[in-house]
Amino acid sequence: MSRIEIDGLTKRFGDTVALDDVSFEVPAGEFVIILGVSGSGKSTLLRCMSGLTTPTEGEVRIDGRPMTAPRPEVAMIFQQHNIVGDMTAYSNALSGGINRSGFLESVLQLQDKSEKQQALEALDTVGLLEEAQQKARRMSGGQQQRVGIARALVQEPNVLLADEPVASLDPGSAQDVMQYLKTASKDKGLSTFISLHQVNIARKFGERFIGLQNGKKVFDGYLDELTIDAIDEIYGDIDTEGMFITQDTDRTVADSDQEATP
Ligand SMILES: Nc1ncnc2c1ncn2[C@@H]1O[C@H](COP(=O)(O)OP(=O)(O)OP(=O)(O)O)[C@@H](O)[C@H]1O
Repeated sequence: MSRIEIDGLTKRFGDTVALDDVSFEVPAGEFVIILGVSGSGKSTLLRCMSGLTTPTEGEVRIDGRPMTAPRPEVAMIFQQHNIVGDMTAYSNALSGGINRSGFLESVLQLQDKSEKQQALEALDTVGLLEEAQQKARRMSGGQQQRVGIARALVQEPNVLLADEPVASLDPGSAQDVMQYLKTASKDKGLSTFISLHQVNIARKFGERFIGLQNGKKVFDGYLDELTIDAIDEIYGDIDTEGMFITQDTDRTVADSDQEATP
């Protein structure tokens, strides 16, 4: 588990201010959803947290250490899941340990038995043990994303970052992937940050929420504080009323003050 401090984070791309003086702190083990319209700065925030993007001002500290470059204890999952289609689910998962075992060992699968066991356990965590020998490209989008989660778990992170991991999935697969992410996160005590477009899914699975608008933090609170007004604040002019009740969630505005029950 890791404590995360975001301190005065600003990122400019030329004239574009992608993040504007964003600060917040997250104690170890929280499951945090980052909300905001397209272009509000969600990916940039996650990329700064992963060490992939250098902030213009401010810093990200994980367990007190500034993130100046990617570190093995911080794993990132992307929307396009970045797994290798010609490799099996097992080989993809095993490659998550490349930081420990080295590139050549990883390519030749010379990792020791415990690493191989870990890859199988990670596939089990995401419900894909029986598909371990299946080529990734033959799997559905949701299954491929779960392979991506397994690979991230094999990295043995303390912090898990996921940039719109369910954006390209149908609602059922999206909920499956979110459930596996939450279970893995809780089982392993990970501090987890997930950017999402779908407010309903966010409310169903999230504990804490950070809302961004034009690069500024406009919301920081827990589920009971994420009211329609708060959603309106984050999403501005977009009609957000329907985001609270749909077929794929049993939550409504009325139960927004209860604990998440994924
Ligand atoms: N590498 C880059 N070069 C130039 N501008 C960028 C770059 N990355 C992001 N931006 C700009 O920064 C702003 C924030 O982008 P970002 O991708 O962080 O938003 P987002 O909320 O993740 O959007 P989406 O939901 O569409 O992925 C946007 O105006 C975007 O065009």
